[in-house]
Amino acid sequence: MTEANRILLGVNIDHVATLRQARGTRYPDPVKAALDAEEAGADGITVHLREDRRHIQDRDVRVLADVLQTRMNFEMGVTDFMLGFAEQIRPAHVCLVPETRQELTTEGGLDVAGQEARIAAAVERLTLAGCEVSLFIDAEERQIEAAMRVGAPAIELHTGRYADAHTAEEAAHELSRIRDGVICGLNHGLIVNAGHGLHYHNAEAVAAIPGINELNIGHAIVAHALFVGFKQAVAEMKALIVAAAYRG
Ligand SMILES: CC(=O)[C@@H](O)[C@H](O)COP(=O)(O)O
Ligand SMILES: NCC(=O)COP(=O)(O)O
Repeated sequence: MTEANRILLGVNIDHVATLRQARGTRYPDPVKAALDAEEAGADGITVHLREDRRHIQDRDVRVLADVLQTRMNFEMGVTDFMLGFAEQIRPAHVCLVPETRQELTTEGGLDVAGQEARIAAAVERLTLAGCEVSLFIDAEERQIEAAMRVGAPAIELHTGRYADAHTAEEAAHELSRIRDGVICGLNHGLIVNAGHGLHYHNAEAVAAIPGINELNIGHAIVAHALFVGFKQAVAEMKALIVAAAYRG
């Protein structure tokens, strides 16, 4: 396999923690899920420490920082608290995401173009802490250009609209927006990742887009793991996206 068709899988373990928080128990443990995911071929582990702490907790992040063999992709809103927390933990990757308490899930990308100075300051702080920063944005040229201007080396294109498409035409349209976004990001020298709402039936088309570095996938893997176990769920997703990237 050449560099050109290589693709990485970041496994998001948030919803292992969702199940634990539903009952306030000690199980299931997202840390165990992370270690199993790594054994099954995950290239990295993604966690989103939400302001409302609905799933991942501060302690999970601290323990993961000590035990991960791969690398952590720490998703966070752009707040002073989170910036300070990331500076303590120093994850390999930090992905800045938009966040509201009321949302069911992350609804759309970060408006980098609308708040360049604020995002640039956050990118600078995190870069000084040794983190590689990515920005979770919609596949829009003006957001991609703004991401480059604020000094982020990477972007993650929000695939939620593609995942939520109601018709094949809509899905094809959203996929072509993502494809254009990848080209635009690469032309601006950015590392381009993608994720949100990807599952075992829609991830291949995204993985097949040339130049995508990594897909971050969580909810579908956690759901499938209920029936086949966490390691198998991760291994199946990894095999699926690697084969799709190879076929191109
Ligand atoms: C930013 C992103 O896409 C994921 O981290 C996602 O937000 C995690 O799941 P929830 O949105 O359900 O918390
Ligand atoms: N950034 C996207 C992510 O980490 C996983 O999102 P999902 O697969 O849980 O929708």
